[in-house]
Amino acid sequence: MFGRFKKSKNQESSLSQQQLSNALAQVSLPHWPTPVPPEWITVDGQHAQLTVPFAADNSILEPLKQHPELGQLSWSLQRNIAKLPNSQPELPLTFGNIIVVSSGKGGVGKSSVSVQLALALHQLGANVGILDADVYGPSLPTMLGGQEQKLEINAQQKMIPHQRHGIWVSSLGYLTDTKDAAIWRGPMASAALQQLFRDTKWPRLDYLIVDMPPGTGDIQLTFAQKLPITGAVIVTTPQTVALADAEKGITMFRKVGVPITGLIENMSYYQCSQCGHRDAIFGSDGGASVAQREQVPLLGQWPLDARIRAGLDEGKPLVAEQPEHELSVMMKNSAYQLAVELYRQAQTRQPATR
Ligand SMILES: Nc1ncnc2c1ncn2[C@@H]1O[C@H](COP(=O)(O)OP(=O)(O)OP(=O)(O)O)[C@@H](O)[C@H]1O
Repeated sequence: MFGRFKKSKNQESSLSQQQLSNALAQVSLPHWPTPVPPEWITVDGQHAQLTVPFAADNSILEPLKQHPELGQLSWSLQRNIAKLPNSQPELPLTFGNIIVVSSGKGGVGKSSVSVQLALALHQLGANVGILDADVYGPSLPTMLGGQEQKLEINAQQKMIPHQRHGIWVSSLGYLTDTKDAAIWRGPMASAALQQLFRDTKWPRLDYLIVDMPPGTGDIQLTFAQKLPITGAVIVTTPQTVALADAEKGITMFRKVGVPITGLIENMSYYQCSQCGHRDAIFGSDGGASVAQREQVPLLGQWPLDARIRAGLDEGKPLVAEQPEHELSVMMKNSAYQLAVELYRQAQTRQPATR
């Protein structure tokens, strides 16, 4: 049965409910493992609507439009992004689904991936915030721009996040000089992080991306234990030295009951922006093999590409400036897979609420 099947007064649907039902059973959406759940479909005369509980763009409608019978209907997309259970059942998900982005090793591109995933989720129709928890070197103000603008504090002593390229951003880098933040250690850094998390006045969000400090030490552990986290994304390069640390990160999150939503292999290969030639300078498929060994979904293999770096250095990330660029489309595909996996994994744990 469909969620809603209405015969509009003026327009008869060309398909019967049975025909629609049979046709839907033959179609699968990208990265969604089973046929389209009927409750996601509403049919009104010749118009059909797909409502998904995760971030997605219109490209998700293609399999429905390509189907010989379903393609006779005119399709539109609606998102009703689900608020999913988290690692701390006693703490409410006040700020939306929280996705921590972590790397066992520094310099593998964790902040770059966090920024581009956040922007890509926004382009997939979600309301997104990003928290720079990298107290050792907050880089979000550089990557998203607006360093010169300090965060405002309201009468309730809450920080008002900046809005950059359509997403909400809070970072210590907007409060202090980056060099001051770098001397914070241990409990002081942990406390500062938790305060930044709690005392930012986030608007209603679908996803809050948290760019974690690199490593798997006490600060990361405390943070992972204290936050209501929906899922973790592990970032690694294919290099052997990074892989061992990526596995340590997976183990740390599993120990504290945080589900691993997926892994992104960054700097998978060098891609020349002039001739397109590819070179696997850090080795091939190391991240992919960790993902397979640990049974974690591989959400993408992103190239080392000067166009990615240049945009981040100027505070104008490629995915925001050129959303149709092939690299941006690749990053949006990873963000879509992330949103789907987050929802799918939560369904297998306990039912979602909206
Ligand atoms: N895929 C990529 N292509 C080109 N440059 C990249 C890519 N990923 C990251 N970089 C660049 O590499 C540098 C380090 O990236 P980033 O700051 O994201 O790493 P990090 O893992 O967050 O580092 P840290 O451990 O210091 O927090 C940045 O200058 C960034 O622009």
